[in-house]
Amino acid sequence: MLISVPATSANLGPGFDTLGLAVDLRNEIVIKPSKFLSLSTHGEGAENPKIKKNSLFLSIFNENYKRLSGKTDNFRFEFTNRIPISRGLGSSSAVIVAALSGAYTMAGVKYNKREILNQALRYEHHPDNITPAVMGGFNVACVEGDRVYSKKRRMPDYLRAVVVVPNRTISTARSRTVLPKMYKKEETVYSLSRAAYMTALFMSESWDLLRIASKDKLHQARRMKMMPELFDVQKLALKQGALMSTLSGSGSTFFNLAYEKDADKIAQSLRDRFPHFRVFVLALDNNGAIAR
Ligand SMILES: Nc1ncnc2c1ncn2[C@@H]1O[C@H](COP(=O)(O)OP(=O)(O)OP(=O)(O)O)[C@@H](O)[C@H]1O
Ligand SMILES: N[C@@H](CCO)C(=O)O
Repeated sequence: MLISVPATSANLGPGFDTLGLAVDLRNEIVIKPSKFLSLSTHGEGAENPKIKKNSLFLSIFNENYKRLSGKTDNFRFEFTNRIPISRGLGSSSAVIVAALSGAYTMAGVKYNKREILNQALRYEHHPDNITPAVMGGFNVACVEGDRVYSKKRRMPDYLRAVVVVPNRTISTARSRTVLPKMYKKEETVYSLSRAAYMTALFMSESWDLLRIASKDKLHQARRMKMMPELFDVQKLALKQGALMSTLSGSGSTFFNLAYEKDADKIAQSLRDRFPHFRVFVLALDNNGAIAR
C-alpha cells in the first residue's frame, strides 16, 4: 500500500487559519503487513532520531487502526519525506493525513475524503493545511463543532509556486505564541476584507489583483520579525514578478505564486540573493492525498 500526501501552504497572507493550497511536493509512505513493527526513513529529517521514530504518525495510525479494525497488528512503514519539516509547508498535516489514510486502508474500511478531513481536525485544530492536504487545490475552510466545511477550486497548470525554504525551522506552536490575544478592529477588517477578496480572486482566476488581496495585518509581519531576511525575500520576489508573496503557514518558508513563464527567473534571483536558502519551483497539486 502506498500513501502519498502533498505539501500545503496555509494562510496565503490574510486568510489566517482559513485559506490554503496544495503544491506538488509529496511525502510517500509504503505500508506492508509484517511480523514485527519496523520503520525506515529517507529524505527530510532522516538524520533526526525524533523524526525517524515518527511517534506522530505511529500514534495516530495505531489509534485509528485499532478503532476501525478492533485489532492491534504489526506493519512495516517506509517513509520517503520530501516536505521540509517545521518550515511552514504543512509537514505535520501531511503526517496526520497519511496516518489516517493508512489506518483506514489497512483496516479495509471504505472511506471518503471528508471523513479523513474531519478525523484530521482532531489532531490539528486549524483546517487550512489539512484541507488542501486531503483535497488538493485551493481551499477555503471553516470549522463548526467537530467538522470542517470547505470549498475547493482546482488550480490551473499555467501557475507555479516558487517556494523559498530558509535553513532555520519555526515551529507552528511557537509561531502562534508571538501573536496577540486581541486585535484592533482596523487590523481585523484589513485582513478580513482581503481574505474575502482573495477567495473571490482565486475562484474567478483573477490573478493580477492578488498583490492587493494578499496583504495582511494579523500575523505575517509579527512572525517575519523572527527572521527579518524574509522581508527582503518578499520584496525581491514581488519585484521580479511574483503575483503574490506570503509567509507560508507559520513560516519560515515563503510562498510565491507566479505565472509559469516567470517562475524560473524569480527562483534564480532568489537563489542568487539568498544562497543559504533552498528555492523550489513547484507545480500546484489538485489531487490531495492518494492511497493505492
Ligand atoms: N515527516 C515527518 N516525520 C515525523 N514527524 C514529522 C514529520 N513531519 C512533521 N513532523 C512532526 O511535525 C512537527 C512540525 O510541525 P509544525 O506544525 O511545527 O510544522 P509544519 O507543519 O511544517 O508547518 P506549518 O503548519 O506552518 O505548515 C515536527 O516537529 C514533527 O514533530
Ligand atoms: N494557520 C496556521 C498555519 C500553520 O499551521 C498558522 O498560521 O498558525
